Amino acid sequence: MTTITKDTATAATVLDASGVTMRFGGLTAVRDVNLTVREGEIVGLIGPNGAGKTTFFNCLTGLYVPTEGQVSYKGTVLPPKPHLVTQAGIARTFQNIRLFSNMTVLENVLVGRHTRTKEGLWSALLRGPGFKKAEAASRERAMELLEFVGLAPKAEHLARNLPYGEQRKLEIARALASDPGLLLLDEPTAGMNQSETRTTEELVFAIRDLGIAVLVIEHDMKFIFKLCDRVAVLVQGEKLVEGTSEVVQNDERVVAAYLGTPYEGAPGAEEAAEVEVAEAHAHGTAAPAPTAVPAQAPAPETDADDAATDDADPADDAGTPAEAGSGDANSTTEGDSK
Ligand SMILES: Nc1ncnc2c1ncn2[C@@H]1O[C@H](COP(=O)(O)OP(=O)(O)OP(=O)(O)O)[C@@H](O)[C@H]1O
Repeated sequence: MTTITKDTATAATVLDASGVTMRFGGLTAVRDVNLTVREGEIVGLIGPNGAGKTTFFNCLTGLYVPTEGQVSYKGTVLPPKPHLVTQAGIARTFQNIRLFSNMTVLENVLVGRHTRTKEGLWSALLRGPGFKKAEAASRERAMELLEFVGLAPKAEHLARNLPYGEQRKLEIARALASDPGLLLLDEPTAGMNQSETRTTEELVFAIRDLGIAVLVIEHDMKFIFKLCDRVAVLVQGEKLVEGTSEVVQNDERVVAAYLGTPYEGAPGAEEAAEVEVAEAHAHGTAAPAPTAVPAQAPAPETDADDAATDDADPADDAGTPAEAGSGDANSTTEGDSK
């Protein structure tokens, strides 16, 4: 798979989020955030736990109605309804995997396809020639996507029997089934081992090479800095810095607010570790181990109980199953908006 970085500076804007603010009662989870994603770009969104990254994603995909600001896709303001956002061309995956666990791998992808099929209820019930043709085309496309993510041999397996890393791939295949122009990935490598993370990296580059722009939230800095053309940093709901991987990882404010110690393999990380060890020896103390885990942001001191979650029913999100906890025995996942 290719890993070329294209010149995207002059490419057309796919996503334009402007002045997005999201308040939950007294808590401002996202404050006046502007972000664009251009054609052919992979953009990263990073920040400490609770910085507002997922809330921002939820505003982009219509799961939340932003308190202020607006989101446009290819020049058109998006209605704050998940299924309309999917129809417009934005697909997403969730931090907590959401699959229909008792359906097959293929069926899960077919579910993601429904926004692109025109056949209605009567057609489905009567199973006429139009329906059969559309069904065959959908299956063909779903198999292509399974081939693309490497899951074709497991098309008839139940989703719940897939190993964790493959469930994440299946989520991506299902998102791609809606033929998006922009894919939002919320922590795609969470819980993955190194080899699964590398495979996901390759997959994201391949998705970009198909002409699909990608916006990705991730805590794995090595993954983000290798993958992204541009990275935006959220801290306590506000965008602190935005720039290339190099600019962001060298920005003092980002290092102070988020990165803490350099991540493993970062430029200068080895030298920094040596300095730390030397200093520790000089002071007669043991050096703390460098960490790839970002520092925790201080929790905002506000009451989120009366959160404004109008229109925030995740089950309303097109192509995503109802959630565990709401009585759906089919779902593998937890019941939140992550
Ligand atoms: N539905 C909600 N109601 C009330 N508060 C919420 C809601 N969703 C998120 N929050 C709060 O908004 C803030 C931002 O949370 P969010 O989940 O967006 O952060 P995050 O950057 O995605 O964190 P993480 O990296 O841990 O996933 C947190 O303080 C969180 O508790």
